[in-house]
Formats: sequence, structure tokens, C-alpha cells
Amino acid sequence: MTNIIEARSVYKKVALGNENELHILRDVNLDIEEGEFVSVMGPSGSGKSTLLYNISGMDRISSGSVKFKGREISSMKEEELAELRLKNMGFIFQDINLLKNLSLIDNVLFPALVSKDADKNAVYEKAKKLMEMTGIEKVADHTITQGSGGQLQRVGICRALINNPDIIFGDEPTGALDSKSTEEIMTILAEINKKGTTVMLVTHDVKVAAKTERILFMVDGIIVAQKKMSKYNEQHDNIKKREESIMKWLVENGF
Ligand SMILES: Nc1ncnc2c1ncn2[C@@H]1O[C@H](COP(=O)(O)OP(=O)(O)OP(=O)(O)O)[C@@H](O)[C@H]1O
Repeated sequence: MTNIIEARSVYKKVALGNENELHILRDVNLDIEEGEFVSVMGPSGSGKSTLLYNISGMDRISSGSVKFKGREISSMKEEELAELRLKNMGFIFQDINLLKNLSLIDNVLFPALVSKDADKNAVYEKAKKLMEMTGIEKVADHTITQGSGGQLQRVGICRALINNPDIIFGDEPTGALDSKSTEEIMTILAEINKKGTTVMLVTHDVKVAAKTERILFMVDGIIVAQKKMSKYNEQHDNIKKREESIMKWLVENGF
């Protein structure tokens, strides 16, 4: 298998004043394979979001190396990195950050239209297909104030997918949703992953992690343990058993 991400000896430090530094990531080494579905768990403040932002090039590492498809991103100029994020990566967040004055479908289209050479008709058709796939085609012309949390998160997923990214990064994408919407969003992400897109999620939710195939457990900026499972298969796998084994593993690791 080919690695889509290779992180080596990654440190992230921030200055705190009085010459003190906070070490948010400490010697992180991580490979993510193309097509993998990975989640990151750990106590609040352990560095999960920082890991996501630093290996996706949304933030700059302090030292070490991060390669995306073999290309070192830590030394890229900002424009090159911005283009890589726009074309090869999709991001979904707990706070969906949609633009208020645009309709839902225009929010989906937005990242595709940033590119000058975009074929407007083709991206419009793509946006419609994505909204159909995620079950929100009927509300495409609504404004964001008319959408439920689950619908808006689906818009966020469609927006993340509009440029056919190689990987989707999600920071607590289901954190603000009820359990039914969480399940629906995870089903959509699993389908996207099955079609080949790599997915990496930060989550506090065992139910979410149980649908991924590898869980990283972070404490104080270090990946202290990993749990490898099979890719979740709704027909064959018992989700309750997966959740129980994750809970047991988290307790064994001191969570
Ligand atoms: N730019 C920054 N300046 C100072 N401290 C920061 C900065 N970014 C993150 N931190 C601190 O680093 C630690 C890790 O933050 P991070 O958000 O990555 O943790 P997390 O595991 O995602 O937490 P949570 O589960 O609560 O979202 C926290 O103590 C946070 O306050």
C-alpha cells in the first residue's frame, strides 16, 4: 500500500511569553495509507486538532517532516500549500463555517469556483450529484438558516468533496449532532471512504471511532497507542462489539 501521509519527528511548539514554550506535538511519527479510514481520540487538550491541522498543512509544524503523496509540505510556500489543500484535501469541522448569504448549493460550489479554469456547468452537475448522494438535493436552494444541523453538515461534506480530494480531514464533524444525524453522517463518510477517499477524523465519540479502521490515541501531544481493526462492514460486523472493544482498549490505555 502507498502512504498518502508520512509524518516524521513532528513537533509543534508555541511561545507562551516569558520565554516559555508549550509543546503541543512531541515527536509524532505517523503513516496514513491511501484509502484508510482513521480516527484520533484522546483527552481534551491532548493535541488531536493540532495534529490534524499540522499534517494537513493548515498550520505549520515547528520541526520534523510531513509528506503528502511524497511531497514535503512543511517547506512549501503558502500559495503552493493553499492550492494543494484546495485541490487534494477536503475539510469538515464541527462548526460548519458556511457562508450566510449563499444558498446551500452555492456553498457546495464555492471551492470549485475559486479556480479560474473551472467548468461551471460540470461543477454544478457535480454539486447536484453530491447533494443527491447525501440526501439534501431537495433543500439545495435553501439558505443556511433553513437547514438543520445534520443537513448543514452534509453541505459541509459536499463542499469538502467538490474538488475530488484524495483525503478528507474532519475535526469533530459530528460533535454538534444528535445520534441519528451522527450515524447518517458516518454512513456517508464510510461510503466516500469505500470509493477510495482517505478519511481522518478527530472524535470524542466511541460510536464514531467504531466505524473507522484504525484509532490513534493521543496523550500530551504524543500518539501513545494505536488500535487496528478491519474496515467496518455493516452487514458482517457487530458494531456494539466493536464499540466495547474500543472502550476496553481506551481504559487499558488510561483514558
Ligand atoms: N496556538 C496556540 N497557542 C497556545 N496554545 C495552544 C494553541 N493551539 C493549541 N493550544 C493548546 O494546545 C493543547 C492542544 O490543543 P488541541 O486543540 O490540539 O487539543 P485537542 O486534543 O484537540 O482538544 P479538544 O479535544 O478539547 O478539542 C491545548 O492545551 C490547547 O490549549
